[in-house]
Amino acid sequence: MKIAIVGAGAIGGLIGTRLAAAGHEVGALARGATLAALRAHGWRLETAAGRVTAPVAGASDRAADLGAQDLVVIALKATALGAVVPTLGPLIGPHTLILPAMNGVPWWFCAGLPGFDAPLASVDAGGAISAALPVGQVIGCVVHASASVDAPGLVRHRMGQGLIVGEAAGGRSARAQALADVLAAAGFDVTHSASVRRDVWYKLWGNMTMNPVSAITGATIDRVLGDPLVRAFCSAAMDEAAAIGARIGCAIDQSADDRHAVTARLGAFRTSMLQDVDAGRPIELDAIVGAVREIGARLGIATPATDAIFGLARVFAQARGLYAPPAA
Ligand SMILES: NC(=O)C1=CN([C@@H]2O[C@H](COP(=O)(O)OP(=O)(O)OC[C@H]3O[C@@H](n4cnc5c(N)ncnc54)[C@H](OP(=O)(O)O)[C@@H]3O)[C@@H](O)[C@H]2O)C=CC1
Ligand SMILES: CC(C)(CO)C(=O)C(=O)O
Repeated sequence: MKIAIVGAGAIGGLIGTRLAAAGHEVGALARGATLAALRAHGWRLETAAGRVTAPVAGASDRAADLGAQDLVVIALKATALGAVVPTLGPLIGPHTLILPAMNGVPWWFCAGLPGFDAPLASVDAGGAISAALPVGQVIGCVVHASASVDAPGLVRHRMGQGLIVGEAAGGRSARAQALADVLAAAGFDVTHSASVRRDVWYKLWGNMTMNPVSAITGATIDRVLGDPLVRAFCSAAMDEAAAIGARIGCAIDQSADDRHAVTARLGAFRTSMLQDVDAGRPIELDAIVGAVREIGARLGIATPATDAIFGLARVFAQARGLYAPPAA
């Protein structure tokens, strides 16, 4: 398969290296030091079993140099997507599959839902992302794996190999199964889901509280969950999101406490949003929290606890120059 990774950071590097090592022709749209490292060394991944390396099939900061692909994996931070999307045209042919390996509510999430004809302003203000990356070519994805960047172009796998993939519009398809098979052969634990939108919502259910609350407080999730007041506040926001999910085909059959018990197993874990704050990177606030509020507002569901989290995290991030509002 001819594959381009857009955003060759932690998750892009993890997926890119494994696919290239499995024999696929995997290129990268990258920039700066990451681009230079990929050109010099190819794909590199540190794993518990040792370093995995594989040749990169072209690395460039211009999509035209890479050309039309069978598969485009988008592994950018949500805050970067709006700026990159206008450059992606040359990668996308009529049969190109698009796999967004990102957290938060993706641009395709509300497509086809009654009352959601206009794109979400928190995710795709103006609709440029939906226009450039057509939902009919999207295979939705949830990443249940963790990775980090040791140095530009050198990625470290931390834990988990899980990927959930499925048709954005729901149901199963031969093309989603074929992609699931490709990812499984590259070493991932892959689930082909008939309702990937629901899987996205379930992952978001944890991220929408743990990530911003850890970012604001600077605390690891064991401390966040260990304080009964903060835990109850997080539960209230999650109850709001569960009520929204029930209205959009994303019902959650757990209580917030059930979910906290799963998250607590991670122990003294620094969430990805806290790590972004530590590194001085913009936080993915609109995709992870703002979109939940916006969907609730469109459905007429009040979200006071989610609003409070969003407002506090936004002020926190603005005060540090880490808030990037969605591109218009
Ligand atoms: N890391 C993890 O364990 C997990 C991450 N996720 C999600 O996956 C997504 C990706 O996260 P992660 O891999 O950690 O992020 P990283 O910051 O490690 O990677 C993002 C990459 O995108 C690149 N990039 C940004 N703008 C451009 C551009 N204009 N042109 C080319 N490349 C660009 C960055 O390059 P540069 O360094 O130059 O800015 C960086 O290499 C996020 O939504 C995250 O929440 C989900 C599960 C786990
Ligand atoms: C903390 C956790 C595991 C759940 O919110 C996470 O997914 C993240 O850090 O992004």
